[in-house]
Amino acid sequence: MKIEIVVIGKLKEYIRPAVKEYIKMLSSFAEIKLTQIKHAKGYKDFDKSLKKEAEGIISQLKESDYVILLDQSGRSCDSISFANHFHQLIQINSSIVFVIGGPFGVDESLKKRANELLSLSDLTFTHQLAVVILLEQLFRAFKIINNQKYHY
Ligand SMILES: C[S@@+](CC[C@H](N)C(=O)[O-])C[C@H]1O[C@@H](n2cnc3c(N)ncnc32)[C@H](O)[C@@H]1O
Repeated sequence: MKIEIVVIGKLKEYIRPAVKEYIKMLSSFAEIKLTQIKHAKGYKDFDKSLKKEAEGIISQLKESDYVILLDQSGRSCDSISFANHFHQLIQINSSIVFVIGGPFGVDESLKKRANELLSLSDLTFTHQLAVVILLEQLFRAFKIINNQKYHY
């Protein structure tokens, strides 16, 4: 199965090995495509930058994509509930796309396009760390779904 993770902003050197490691660990369960979207720079109006970024992402999404936007205001759940929910989603959707906002979050239009908003915690993380936390939770979810031992 294919899972796409779209992140606004370039991943820094220090985070790349962790991302690579988790994508490798996940490879027996799913093919992870990581798409890094450039910040829309050069706009004096800050909201315009966010709108431009959102337009770029939305235009590349297919109607059939089930979009999960990572956002602090989203629904929070524990790892078991996430695994159960994710299990249901992968059974009924052929394409799941996670979107992670940039340093200033995302435009409202992206929130509207998303099928759901998911919170990782009440704490705010950088988009860099959010990618790694998401990947770890996906790995954990696949382990739970497949009744395999991991760090429960
Ligand atoms: C530095 S945060 C952006 C904070 C920004 N003030 C906002 O209002 O969203 C960068 C991105 O990482 C993700 N992120 C950070 N912390 C998160 C959390 N606790 N739950 C879900 N996503 C989070 C979100 O996608 C967010 O847009």
